[in-house]
Amino acid sequence: MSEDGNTSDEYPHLSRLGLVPPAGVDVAYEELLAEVLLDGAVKTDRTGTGTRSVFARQLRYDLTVGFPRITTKFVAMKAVKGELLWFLRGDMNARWLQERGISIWDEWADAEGELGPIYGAQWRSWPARDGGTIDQIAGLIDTLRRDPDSRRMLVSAWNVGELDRMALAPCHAFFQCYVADGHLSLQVYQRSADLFLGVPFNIASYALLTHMLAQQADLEVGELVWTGGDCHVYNNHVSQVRQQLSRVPAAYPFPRLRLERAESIDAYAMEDIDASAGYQHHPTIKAPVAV
Ligand SMILES: Nc1nc(=O)c2c([nH]1)NC[C@@H]1CN(c3ccc(C(=O)N[C@@H](CCC(=O)O)C(=O)O)cc3)CN21
Ligand SMILES: O=c1ccn([C@H]2C[C@H](O)[C@@H](COP(=O)(O)O)O2)c(=O)[nH]1
Repeated sequence: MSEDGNTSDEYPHLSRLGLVPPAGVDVAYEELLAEVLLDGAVKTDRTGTGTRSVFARQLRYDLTVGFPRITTKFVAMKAVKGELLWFLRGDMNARWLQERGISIWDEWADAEGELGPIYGAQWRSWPARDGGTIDQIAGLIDTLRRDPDSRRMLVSAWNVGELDRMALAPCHAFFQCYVADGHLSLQVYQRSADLFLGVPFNIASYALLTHMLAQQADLEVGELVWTGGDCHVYNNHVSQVRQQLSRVPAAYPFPRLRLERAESIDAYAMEDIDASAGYQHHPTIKAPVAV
């Protein structure tokens, strides 16, 4: 038992590495990194890089405690905010991101910046049979307001008929909302999870989305549940992961989120979002992205 009350059986893989985890924003994520390094199956992958991988794991974050921005490396919140606002715009072109100095989608865009009908397109304008389009986000907010007990509050980016036109098949394929006692929880299913580069982004992004949806529907936030399918560490990220695990997240508390209320889900701007309060973090760790 550590001073913080974590027992070694709660985090068995970190314990095998001789690491006694303090409670906080990083520990569950680090346990998953440790598990993949120690016990992950060796697998080839589409990019030719090679990975170690485990299947079907879950991370849970109580959003009432604070904002889940990983502290054992710097998480670039500007890119997280920009990407989420870009999805919410229904945008399919990387230009809007590039104009804001965000380059995380550049490798997948063509010469004109086009990415095909990825997340934004499916969230805001899923093609309907009658030739029209369906705005899943507007529909979700409407249901959150009118019928929060609904068990049908899902948003899917996994449009099977359009996968071949997307620059990359959706990784966070769909999410579900759940309201109880006035608190909004969200579970996202991520079929493929680049644990070192993608997942800290994805967790922060869906935490932010939960806050926005709650604000728009006059709810409090509840829990973020992240469910991963193929959870992998790329072979060329192993030394970075070892470095990250060697960093003690000390007694870092959860950072906090400031989110200025916007008139609608379409009206949020970069300046309305700030997750820097209480964000004590270790330095950036660079890693190549597998394309
Ligand atoms: N292999 C792979 N992993 C991913 O996480 C990923 C993809 N591909 N393809 C589509 C998007 C793009 N995403 C990315 C791409 C790059 C970074 C990245 O390089 N992050 C750096 C710094 C970024 C910055 O400062 O703007 C990091 O240190 O987190 C993160 C997420 C997430 N997705
Ligand atoms: O938001 C994202 C987007 C992508 N990823 C990762 C997961 C995989 O490493 C690649 C996608 O490759 P596939 O062969 O299509 O699975 O991108 C992520 O972690 N998060």
